[in-house]
Amino acid sequence: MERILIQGGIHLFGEIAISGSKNSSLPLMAASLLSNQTLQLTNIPKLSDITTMKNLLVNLGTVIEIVDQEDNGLQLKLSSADIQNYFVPYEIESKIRASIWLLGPLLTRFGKATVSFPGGCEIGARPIDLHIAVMQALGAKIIMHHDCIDAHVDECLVGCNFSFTKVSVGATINAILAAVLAKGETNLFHCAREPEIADLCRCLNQMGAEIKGIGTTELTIIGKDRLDGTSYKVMPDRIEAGTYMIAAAVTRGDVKLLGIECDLIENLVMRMKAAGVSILQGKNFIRVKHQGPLKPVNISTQPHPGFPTDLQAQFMCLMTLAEGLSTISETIFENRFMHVRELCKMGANITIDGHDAVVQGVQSLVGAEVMASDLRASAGLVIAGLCARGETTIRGVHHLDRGYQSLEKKLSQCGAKISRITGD
Ligand SMILES: CC(=O)N[C@H]1[C@@H](OP(=O)(O)OP(=O)(O)OC[C@H]2O[C@@H](n3ccc(=O)[nH]c3=O)[C@H](O)[C@@H]2O)O[C@H](CO)[C@@H](O)[C@@H]1O
Ligand SMILES: C=C(OP(=O)(O)O)C(=O)O
Repeated sequence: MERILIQGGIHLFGEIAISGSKNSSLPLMAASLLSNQTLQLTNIPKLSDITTMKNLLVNLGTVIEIVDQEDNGLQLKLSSADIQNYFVPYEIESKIRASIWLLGPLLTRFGKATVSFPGGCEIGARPIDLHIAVMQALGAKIIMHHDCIDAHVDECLVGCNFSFTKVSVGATINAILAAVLAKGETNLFHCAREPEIADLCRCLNQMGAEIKGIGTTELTIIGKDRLDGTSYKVMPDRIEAGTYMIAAAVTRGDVKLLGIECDLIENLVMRMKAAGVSILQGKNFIRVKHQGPLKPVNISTQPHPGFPTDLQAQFMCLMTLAEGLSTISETIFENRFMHVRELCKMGANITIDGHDAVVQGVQSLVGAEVMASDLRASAGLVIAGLCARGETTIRGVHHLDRGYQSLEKKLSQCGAKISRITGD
């Protein structure tokens, strides 16, 4: 079993180039199913989730040409002119959450889809009722089996008015992917407005879609008969950037993150500044510099533009070393405190009370053997290992490969002593 070994206590100094966004790349890849022309995507991060999505699309009949552009990620040319299959198998689909985004495109372009239940991080029940409800509102007939969903359309999907009962990134994306080729106008209310959704909408509009209200909670989509191909560069990964920003602060370092600006992660920037971290914004970079003791700051995860749940574990690590008491509330996922037990093994003082984790800052963390339970919990443990005294071993590191391109290399370039060990 692979594990990551960190010799902690080293201040990080240097530069880190931010890769393309995982959560933007995945729906953009699914969008290739909407056209019989080629969609060229650049700045795709080299991650296991991307490989899984590639395998899902290839299984459907999408032809994918991949060019490795080294540190600039992957360039993908996806052609879905000749789809022969409308079935998304469980063995592949269960690996990622994003697989559910094949439902909307398959239904709207081909009128049928059989998809298994999606995987992803085990951070809560993660139902798909909203995905199903919006497809039904667009006219899809859906039969739920115990292991998969059968969906078909009599003629074509038809535009509708639909209001989400809960803010969902995934369901908003699926609705958009389906509505762009539906007949007539769709009005979506109470949408999620994460920047990755706006990125998808911009690419779709470049392909000939007509989406209005981008970046807001109300989207109007005028359905088109067909979409064309295009070439699109994926936005930077704000969660990767946020993770390294916190790593720089907690190790009392000075790190310049390249290829990202503060407007993408305003909420984190605000909280880190409140914690006493110096954050400077330049053209296409953010510089994070430790200055003095860390102050406690409360956060509550919320849909964008609130504090992102995908940075909760990492921010909690920062707070373990703050001078005082902070409360971290997780309101999006009911099981996203799995890093707490592991952080406590490293000397953190954290008590869970329902949706809240109460963190009493300590002087320092100490290295330990810990287990990564999901993607961002793993990132939190890496951060903890970097600032802890002594050696930390992290098991379950395959989670990290879902979301962090070249993690060890990027951190080593800033002086971290981090390596991956294979075998027992
Ligand atoms: C691949 C990807 O982009 N994943 C992101 C996406 O996940 P994902 O799209 O799964 O997250 P959602 O925004 O849909 O989930 C938000 C909440 O809504 C609930 N829900 C969702 C759908 C549904 O049909 N019914 C329902 O009740 C979920 O259980 C959760 O409690 O947004 C999350 C919230 O920002 C992020 O943490 C994930 O990194
Ligand atoms: C929860 C995440 O991903 P997924 O939705 O793919 O499980 C994440 O990126 O933190």
